[in-house]
Amino acid sequence: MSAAYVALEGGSVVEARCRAPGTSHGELVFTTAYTGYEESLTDPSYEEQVLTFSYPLIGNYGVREERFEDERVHPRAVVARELTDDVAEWLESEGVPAVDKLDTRDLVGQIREGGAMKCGISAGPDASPEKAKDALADCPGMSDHVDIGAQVSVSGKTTYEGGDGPDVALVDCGAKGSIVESLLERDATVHVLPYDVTPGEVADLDPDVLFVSNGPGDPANFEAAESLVSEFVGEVPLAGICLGQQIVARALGGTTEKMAFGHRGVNQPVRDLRSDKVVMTTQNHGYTVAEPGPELDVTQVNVNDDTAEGLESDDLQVLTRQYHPEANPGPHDTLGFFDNVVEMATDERRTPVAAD
Ligand SMILES: NC(=O)CC[C@H](N)C(=O)O
Repeated sequence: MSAAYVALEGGSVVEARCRAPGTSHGELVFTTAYTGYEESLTDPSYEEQVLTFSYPLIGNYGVREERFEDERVHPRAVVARELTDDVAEWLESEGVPAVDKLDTRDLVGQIREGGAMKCGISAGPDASPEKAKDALADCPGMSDHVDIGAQVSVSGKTTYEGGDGPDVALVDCGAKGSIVESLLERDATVHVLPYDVTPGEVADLDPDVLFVSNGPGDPANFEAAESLVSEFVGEVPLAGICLGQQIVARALGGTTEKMAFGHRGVNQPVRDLRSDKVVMTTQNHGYTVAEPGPELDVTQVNVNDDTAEGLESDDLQVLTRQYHPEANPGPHDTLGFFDNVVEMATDERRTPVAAD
């Protein structure tokens, strides 16, 4: 098998083994998840990132399409201690470079010390350290991807008919399939809408809840979704997951900031401040809500670093989570979030948009 090189910001080049050839670059991040690689690799939130698995063996239970969160692989490249042939072949067929047989423990240590960093990758028969360095030199910063929503969103409305549950307007900023499924399982009708959908198009649907999805990149680059939320706050209940929480907070006068290396894994502990219970959650984010703004309460926090994990307003009917209640294969401690969203959407207090 041929060689591969990973060039890191700071000048070092790490030698590896090529498992899927190609040249690539992106923001180098790591996940501590030991299961769920099919879901992570198809999660649109990893767009423009190079995903390193800290767990050493990736691919042990094969590759099954029914586990995918989206139609394609989203990270620009994949790094692991050891990838199975199944995963390597899948990534090669998707044109996504993959490398293994390098010291991922050391790499993760460097990301923890230096923060998420740019990297360049060169893998295959023609790979060289110079090509990896050239790819690194061409790598934009995450915030430079100003229209990243266009890379991951639907281009037009798609409606999934449900039962007698609420009508959800889901703003697709890179939505995972599991979010749509979790809503359909609760009899909701889900209108999946482009990331830059206009207020008029949303008003025409007269939804029971406006739900902003997860997605890649810097939340500051989702201006259309932010102003959409400011338009409807107080008129339609609002829900959000991950990027969705960040966009809702910004729209309500809050701020977001980049974290050093973020939270990515399946065992992030979250404390609910009202019940004082701790739940295990799946996470994948590099930004966080720094200030929630004057109208939202922080109702849940991360046990490790106190960052905001849940924002709520009873008066305005807002309910958001920074983690992923829908995440497969789990943990499923927080699936009740979707029941709460459905309850909020069917709350009698709401005035229908069309009546305003
Ligand atoms: N999973 C997500 O929605 C990620 C949100 C945002 N892109 C972040 O990295 O913080």
